[in-house]
Amino acid sequence: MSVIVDPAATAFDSDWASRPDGSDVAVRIGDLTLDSGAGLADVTVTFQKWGTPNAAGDNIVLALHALTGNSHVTGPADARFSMTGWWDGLIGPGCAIDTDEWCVVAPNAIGGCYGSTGPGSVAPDGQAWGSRFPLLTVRDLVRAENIAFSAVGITRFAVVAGGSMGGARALEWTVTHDDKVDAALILAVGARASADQIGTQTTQIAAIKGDADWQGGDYYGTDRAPTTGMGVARRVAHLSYRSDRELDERFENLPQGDEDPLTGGRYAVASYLEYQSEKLKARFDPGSYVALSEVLNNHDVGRGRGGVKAALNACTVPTVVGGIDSDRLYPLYQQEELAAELGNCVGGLRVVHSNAGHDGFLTEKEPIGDLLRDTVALARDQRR
Ligand SMILES: CC(=O)SCCNC(=O)CCNC(=O)[C@H](O)C(C)(C)COP(=O)(O)OP(=O)(O)OC[C@H]1O[C@@H](n2cnc3c(N)ncnc32)[C@H](O)[C@@H]1OP(=O)(O)O
Ligand SMILES: N[C@@H](CCO)C(=O)O
Repeated sequence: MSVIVDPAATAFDSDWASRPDGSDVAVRIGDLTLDSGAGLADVTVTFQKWGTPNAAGDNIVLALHALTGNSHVTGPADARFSMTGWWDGLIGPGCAIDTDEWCVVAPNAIGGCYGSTGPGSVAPDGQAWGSRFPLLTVRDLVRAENIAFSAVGITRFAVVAGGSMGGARALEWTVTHDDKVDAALILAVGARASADQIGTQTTQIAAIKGDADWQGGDYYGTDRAPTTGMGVARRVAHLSYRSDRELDERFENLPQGDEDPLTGGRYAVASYLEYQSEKLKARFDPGSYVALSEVLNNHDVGRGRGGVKAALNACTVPTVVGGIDSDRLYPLYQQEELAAELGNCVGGLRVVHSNAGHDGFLTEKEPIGDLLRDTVALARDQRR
């Protein structure tokens, strides 16, 4: 436990804090006991960091990614991360989270495929976990992150922030570790998975598991992977990430270029979804898509806490709750419930007006920046 290794060099390095911005840190946390009662052996949690922790340790910001995201919160696409940072422009010197003042850490979720232990990782027996990878909950992700950060000396967060699955993680962090979080921004999520969310996520999982290349989840090391199924899953998911109005304004029932849908050509929206699915196939593991979709299905902040209301009411962390008015996956009523029931939602419900739907927590940089700034202000108040 608490061995800090450089993911590239696998060399011991206890001096992670002074590394350059964007550095990767990997923490081997040992065996993890899960909510299901099962265990996950020899777990690694990786994270990136920007800025430097101060002597008091009260300037750490925890940024939590969504389903297919990763630790690359800010900065251009590079060899390791094919995407621009998901909150690029919001984190950095002079940004909403000013890394001249704050130290941002962003962990890769366990279950994913960006460095922390996931279904494609090698288990202690030398084989990929594959079908043996256990069912995870949001709380399991947070448990792993808490152990990893404690191991590197981070025991308090000035701000915890995230949207979608990152919002679910931020909520669990806030409710579970009331004593460790000074302020939180919880975006585009609800207190528990809704029937609609479980419905779409299980449909996406079925698309992947229905792909003949799934091989019961043990496709690692073979020359086949269920990417076709994951492509279908991403198309379904991407529709839920955008709004009906936005899609129709952009694509109407137009054909793609000079293709003719009446003679086998594609509609423009179909081409767009195909493009989004191809992009995901190039960067994401279907096994992780299944594992993290199950995490979203299992999201319930009230589980084992006397229900959602009791769990939220008991939370004392000053919070800001954000929702996007065109989000059809996590509709505003879910953030209204969070804001009404969280014990100390001093920032209240902040509605982001956007046509982009759920993805607004990624695309609407200006209003999301305002929410981050307001959450930072709450953290400053806590210091005094
Ligand atoms: C918090 C997290 O960590 S989550 C991870 C975030 N990142 C991702 O999810 C990556 C996948 N991408 C997305 O989800 C979204 O693109 C976002 C949210 C990142 C950005 O949204 P937007 O800027 O609105 O981009 P949009 O969804 O419109 O996609 C634009 C792309 O579609 C392409 N496109 C547009 N119309 C068409 C069409 N008719 N046919 C084919 N492709 C099309 C564009 O060329 C553009 O390509 P590019 O991405 O290579 O530049
Ligand atoms: N675009 C986001 C949407 C889910 O919140 C993702 O892929 O993770």
